[in-house]
Amino acid sequence: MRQLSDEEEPAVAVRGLTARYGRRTVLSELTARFPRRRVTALVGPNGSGKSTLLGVLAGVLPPASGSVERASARRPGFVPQRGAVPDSLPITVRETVAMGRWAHCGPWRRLSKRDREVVDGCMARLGVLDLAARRLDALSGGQRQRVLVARGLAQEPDLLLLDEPATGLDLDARRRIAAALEEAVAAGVTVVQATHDLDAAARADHCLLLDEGRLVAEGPPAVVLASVAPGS
Ligand SMILES: Nc1ncnc2c1ncn2[C@@H]1O[C@H](COP(=O)(O)OP(=O)(O)OP(=O)(O)O)[C@@H](O)[C@H]1O
Repeated sequence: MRQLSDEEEPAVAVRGLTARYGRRTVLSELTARFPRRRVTALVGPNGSGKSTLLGVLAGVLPPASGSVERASARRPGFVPQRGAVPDSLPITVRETVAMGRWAHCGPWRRLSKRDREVVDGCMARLGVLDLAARRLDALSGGQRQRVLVARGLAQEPDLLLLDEPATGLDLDARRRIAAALEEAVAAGVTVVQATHDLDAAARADHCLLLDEGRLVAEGPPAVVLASVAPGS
């Protein structure tokens, strides 16, 4: 963990961000920054707006007002909550991870040798290479989650957004994901992850605590998490 200086330009800054589903406001006037090449943990109770914030950062949910400023124009990688992906997709693990390369391929989505190397490397890092030919719907929930993280990494984004990547996973899977994210950060990626795992949040470099769509604390995890009630 590194102390952040105020001068460091963030990878993303949101100012006065408000987001709505229909007429329901779920993020209110949020102003926060996401330090470049660091891990930011989003914590807060169920329904506090963590996934919504990731959706706005991913560009899939337009803000109702306020701004999202990014240092780069590259498409962020987004690893959705496991439950947000249909269980019955008739595609293999390798095909799923290869989808992460689509933005790098031409219109026919032909994978180059390097694309295939990246796909295999990401599967190996997440420990799912031996499952490459298996169908996604024939995997356990934890295996599927690793595949989704591998797909996000295969995209080689400079901003990787993850929605509760380790929820419900065993120790080995959690360690692999943590190690893969550390490697990604060391290679220059900015990581933002929503999590209920306070140990994972404590290992982050920066932490945002949300409650009912509002930012209630932002800063070093040790300081922010001190104000979190157990079980939230
Ligand atoms: N598609 C949607 N349409 C309407 N309301 C939604 C939608 N998605 C989320 N919400 C509502 O927005 C609020 C914030 O939800 P969000 O999923 O962002 O919270 P969260 O902090 O990620 O929760 P959790 O910890 O349970 O994943 C909740 O009140 C939720 O009911």
